[in-house]
Formats: sequence, C-alpha cells, structure tokens
Amino acid sequence: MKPLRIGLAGLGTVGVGVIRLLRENAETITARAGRPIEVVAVTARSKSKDRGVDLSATRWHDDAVSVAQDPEIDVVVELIGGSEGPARDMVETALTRGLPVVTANKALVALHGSALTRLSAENNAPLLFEAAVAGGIPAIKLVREGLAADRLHSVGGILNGTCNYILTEMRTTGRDFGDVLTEAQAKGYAEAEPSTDVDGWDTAHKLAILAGIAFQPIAFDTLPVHGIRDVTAADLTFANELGYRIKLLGMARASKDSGIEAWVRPCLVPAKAAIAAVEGVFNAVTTQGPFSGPITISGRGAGEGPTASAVVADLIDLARGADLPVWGVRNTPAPVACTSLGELKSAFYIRLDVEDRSGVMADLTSVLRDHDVSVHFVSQHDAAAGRAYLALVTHQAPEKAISAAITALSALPVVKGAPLVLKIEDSLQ
Ligand SMILES: NC(=O)C1=CN([C@@H]2O[C@H](COP(=O)(O)OP(=O)(O)OC[C@H]3O[C@@H](n4cnc5c(N)ncnc54)[C@H](OP(=O)(O)O)[C@@H]3O)[C@@H](O)[C@H]2O)C=CC1
Ligand SMILES: N[C@@H](CCO)C(=O)O
Repeated sequence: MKPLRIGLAGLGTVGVGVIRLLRENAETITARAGRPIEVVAVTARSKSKDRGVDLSATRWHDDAVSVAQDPEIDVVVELIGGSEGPARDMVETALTRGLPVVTANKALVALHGSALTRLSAENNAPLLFEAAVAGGIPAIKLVREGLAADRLHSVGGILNGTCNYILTEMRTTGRDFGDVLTEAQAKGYAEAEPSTDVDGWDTAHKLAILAGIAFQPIAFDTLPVHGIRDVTAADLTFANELGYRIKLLGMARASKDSGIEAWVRPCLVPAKAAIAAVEGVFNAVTTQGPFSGPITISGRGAGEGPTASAVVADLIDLARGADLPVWGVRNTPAPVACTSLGELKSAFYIRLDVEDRSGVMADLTSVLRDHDVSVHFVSQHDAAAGRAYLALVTHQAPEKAISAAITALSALPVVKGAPLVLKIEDSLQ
C-alpha cells in the first residue's frame, strides 16, 4: 500500500505529539486509514534541538514554504501557529499547489478562513482543522458531520482551558485573578504573554470557526470579545451563592433577523447545567438544535496527546479519501457581520463596589428605574472599611439599557471603581 506522505512544519508540543502518535499507533492507524501515514519531511526553527523523537529518516527543510513545495509529499501539516508569516505562507503555497492541508492553527483559520477556502476550492485541495477547536474534542466533526442534517439554534461552549482553569481555581481557593494567572503560567497552561487566552481572543478564534460551520463564516472584527481579567474572587462567591458558576463562554446563535448573534464573555451559568461541571483545563462544546436537541461534550482542549489525536484524525480522513467541504457546504459563503447586541434581552449580574451607608441603595435603584431596569435580587458583602460589594441580578432587559445604566451608575459618587456586568446564560442545560 502506498503510504500517505506528510510534510510537517512545527516540531513543538503538537508537532512532536503527531509524530509520536503516528509511530505508537501505526498499526491501528494504517488499518483505519487503509494505508500507512508517514512523516517524510519536517521543518522547525532549530534543526539541532533534541525533540525526543528520532527524525533521522525525515528530510529536513530550512523553511516552511519549502516543505509545501516538496514534490515528494501528499499532505502538508502546519503546526507552527500564528495568523501571519510562515504558517500562512506555507498553507497558501500548499493549497495553490493542490496539496491537502491539515492545521491546528485557529488564528489562521478564524482570520483568513474565507480566503483559504477559496484557494482550497480553486485547487481542489482539502483544508482540515479539527485540532483548531477544543483540542481533543471532535468539535468540528460533531457540527460538520454529526449534526449536518440539523439547523442548529446555537453552538459554542468553554473553549479555552487556561481561562477555565483560572476561574475554577479562583472559585475553589478564593484567590484573585493575578495570583492564579501566575500559577497557570508556571504550570505551562497560560502563555508567557497571556492576553490571547485571558482577554478572550483564543476563545474568539475557536468560536468563529464553530459559527462558520454551524451557520456561516463571520467577519472576525465584528465579534464582541471580553475576557476574564475583571472577574474577582468576590464575583465567584456571589455567583456561587446565587446557584451559578462563572465561565468564559463563546456562543453563536441564529438570530431572529437571520443574522448571527455571537459573543465571547464571562457569563453566569446555572450550577446544574452540564457545562457548569466542566472544570479546570477542560473544554466543552455545546449545541442546541430543533431535531438533535441539546448536546454537550467535554474533554481536554489542549496538550500534546489530545491535539495530536485531532490532527491525526484529519490525516486518516484524507487517507480514506473523505471529501469534506471546509465549512460543511459546497459553496464558499462570504463572511457576515455579527448582529448588534443592543436589542438582545437577557438577565444580568451587576457587581458594584459602593460606600456602605444609608441612601446608597436608593441612589442605585433610582438609576436603574430611570433606565427601566428591574431588579430581581440583591446581595451585599463587606469590602474594605465603610465599603461594600453589591451584587444585583436584573430581570430580562435589553443589553443597551444595561449599558446605559452602568454608565450612569459609574458616575455616581457613591460607586467606587468600575462595575462589572456579566450576562446570565440561563438557556444552557
Ligand atoms: N499546544 C496546544 O495544546 C495546542 C496548540 N494548538 C495550535 O497548534 C499550533 C502549534 O502549537 P504548539 O505545538 O503548542 O506550538 P509550539 O510553540 O510548541 O511549537 C511551534 C513550533 O513551530 C516552530 N516554528 C516557529 N517558527 C517557525 C518558522 N518560522 N518556521 C518553521 N517552524 C517554526 C517552532 O520551532 P522550534 O521548536 O525550533 O522553536 C516549534 O517547533 C498552533 O497553531 C497552536 O495554536 C491548537 C490546540 C492546542
Ligand atoms: N491556549 C489554549 C490552548 C490551545 O488552544 C487554551 O488555554 O485552551
């Protein structure tokens, strides 16, 4: 049997994992793929680095584009990362040559997915990226193949393990964000420059891909993105008392006007919901469809083994000759802007740091009354001397009314520091 010959760029966590998995499970993979899958050419920044795997039988290339130009390969695997530079150049070169591409690069697919899809279609070259969303969870296969018949109402979930780890640790130990972030960096979960994770961008990249498959590609720069930096230990305590957990969610929904409502932000989810039990570095992907009903699957969203498992599953699909359209449809839909969230109605959690004296509550509620925001529940915890944290839970209100109320509340002399507003996401089961 003729092997499927792989040219692989990037020999870091995922690249080495792919080589190990292909070797360790060679017999099983060959049986399932119908032919052997062999890495025959590689590149990385350093040729001399010991990576703990034997590369003596592979051809070394000095740059990624030259791997994509290698005449003796059948598939390019891009595991360098980054939406620009060598990763993008290599993928474009391969697709232009008509070579199938497998990548784990969510930033590349989220930002340049439409242009790459055009290249893929023009050159009849498959582009697969199962590992780009939620690592070891077969998220793309779930939505693109498993749920291909349903018109989903929503798709999304907990898509960043670093944030979920930080929020879980803050809740269970009472420590603050900065403290837990330092620990997450020391343990190698968070990047040294953690903004991609904690400011929500990694979640946004993954959500954009899921939304593109479930609905239609979205214009990435129209996606509202908020991370977890402003969530405090006090918020996690309040949420707990209210019967909720705080999770960084990325969600996309088919909106009434046939657009796509999508956002990334920390939310309160009912403690009873399946997704609330997904803790630590685990990810969860959740869907709702009129025929398929609610589905939530969880697992490891990162790491050598889980991510390599997803990359190699794509390679097995290619070896089997599977014909999988990039976004699950034959045409290449143009990206659409996400719908504005202003009219979106939801209940909200508002946390305020206020002076602790008589009349403060009257000041606050008069602002809410003026913006037609009705309060469902109030709770108070002592903060510093003479100060209190107040948590308000609102009834359903349009997001723009909440935003205007927050601006007015922030201007009150009794309110200290910036209020925090979190959406209450009651629809997840
Ligand atoms: N790590 C994870 O758990 C997950 C990662 N991903 C994605 O997988 C991809 C790879 O991630 P990961 O393995 O963690 O990254 P690493 O940082 O561990 O590895 C990156 C690799 O790319 C190589 N590289 C960097 N620049 C170049 C270049 N100009 N030319 C050729 N090679 C280059 C590096 O070389 P050298 O080793 O010599 O420095 C290194 O081997 C990224 O897109 C990431 O987002 C997706 C899901 C999970
Ligand atoms: N940085 C990501 C892993 C790669 O997708 C996370 O923390 O989930």
